[in-house]
Amino acid sequence: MAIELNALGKEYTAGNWVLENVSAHINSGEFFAIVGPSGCGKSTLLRMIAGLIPISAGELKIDDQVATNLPPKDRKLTMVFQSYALFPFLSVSDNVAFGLKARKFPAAEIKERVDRAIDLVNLNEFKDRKPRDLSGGQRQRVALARAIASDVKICLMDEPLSNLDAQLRIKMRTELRNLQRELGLTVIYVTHDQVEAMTMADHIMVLHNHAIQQIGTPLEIYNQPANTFVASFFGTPRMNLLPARVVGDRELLLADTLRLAVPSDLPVADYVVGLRPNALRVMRASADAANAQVKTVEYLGSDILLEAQMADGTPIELMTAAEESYQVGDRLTVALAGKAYVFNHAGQAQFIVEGGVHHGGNDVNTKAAVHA
Ligand SMILES: Nc1ncnc2c1ncn2[C@@H]1O[C@H](COP(=O)(O)OP(=O)(O)OP(=O)(O)O)[C@@H](O)[C@H]1O
Repeated sequence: MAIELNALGKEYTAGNWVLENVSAHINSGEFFAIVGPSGCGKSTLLRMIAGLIPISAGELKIDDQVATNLPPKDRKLTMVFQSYALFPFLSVSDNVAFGLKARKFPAAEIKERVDRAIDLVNLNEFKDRKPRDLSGGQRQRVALARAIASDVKICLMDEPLSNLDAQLRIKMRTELRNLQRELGLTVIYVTHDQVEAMTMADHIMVLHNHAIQQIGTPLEIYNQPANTFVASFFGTPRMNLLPARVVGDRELLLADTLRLAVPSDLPVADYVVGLRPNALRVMRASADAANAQVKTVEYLGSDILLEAQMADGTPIELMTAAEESYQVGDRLTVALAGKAYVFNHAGQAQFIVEGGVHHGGNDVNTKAAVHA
C-alpha cells in the first residue's frame, strides 16, 4: 500500500497556489510525518490525499493505481482527526462499528473486528460508555480503534494528539507507533510539533513557503538540514544562525567575532553559519578577553540555557552544565566546539565543518576537502 505524490499542487482560488510541486514516495508500512509551521499547507495536502478536496495539479497514486480523482470511499484509507469526530450518542463499541455497519459488513465480522480493535487500544472496560464519559486520551483511542477496525491499511492522521496534555501525548506517541508497526499500517501523520515528528516518523517531509523544504529520516533532517529553515525548525534549543563573511584565504568570520577554518575555494560572499548550542563552549572571561555577554539565564535542571550577545550585537543561545552559576551581565568567552553548518546567503546548505574536516551537506555542494 505505497503512496506516490507526483508534483501535487493546490490552488483554492485561481492563481493562489497554497502548495506547489509536492512529490514524495511513501513506502508501504511506513510512518511518514508531514511537518511545518501553521498555514504551510499540511492539512491541505492530507485532505487532497484523502479525497476531501480536489487536487489542482499533479497526480496521486495509491497502491500503484492512479487515485487523483477517485472518490474518498474508493481510496482504501481511513482518517483520524484532531477533533476525534466521534458520535456523542453512540457507545464506544458502536462508534468503532459505525463505518463497518455502513458498509454492510456481516454482523459476526463486525463484532470480531470491533472487539479486536478495542482490545488493541486498551479500552475493554469502557466499551459501553459514551464519548462524553471518557478522557481526551480515551476518546483519541476510540478514534484510533475505528481506523484499526476497518480493513484498510492506510491511515491519515491530522494532529491527532494535539488536544492531549503533555504527559498523555508522550505516552500516546509510543502506543500509536507500536500499533502502527504491529498492524503494518501505512500512516501519514500531520503535525506542527517537530519533536513528535522526530520521535515517531520513519521519514519526515518539511513544508514551508508552499513547497517541500526537505524529505529525510529524522537523523538526516537533524544532522544534514537542507537549508536554514529546516536547521532552525528542528532541535531544542534552536540552532544559532550567525552572519558570516570570508576573511583571508581560508577563514570565515562569524558575527565579527569567531573564526572558522573553511575550504580554500570558498567564493567570497556573505554566508550564514549554523551552530547548535551544544557545539559552542562557554567560559567565564575577564572583560578584555570576553567576546559575549549574558542577557538571560534559564535553569533547565542539569543544564543552563544562556541567552547572550556576541561582541557585534548578534544574539546567541548557549548551553552549559549547571555546575556553575551565571548572572545577567557576566562576560564570556564563546568558542567553537562542534559541527558548524555553512549556508549560502540564500540559506541553502553548502557544507558542514566538523573537527577541521569539511563535508557536503545534502548533495548541495560536496566539498570533501580535508583542511590542512
Ligand atoms: N478552503 C480554503 N479556501 C482558501 N484558502 C484556504 C482554505 N483552506 C485553507 N486555506 C489556506 O491554505 C493555507 C494552508 O492551510 P492548511 O490548513 O493546509 O495549513 P496547515 O499547515 O494545516 O495549518 P495549521 O497547522 O494551522 O492547521 C493557509 O494559508 C490557509 O489559509
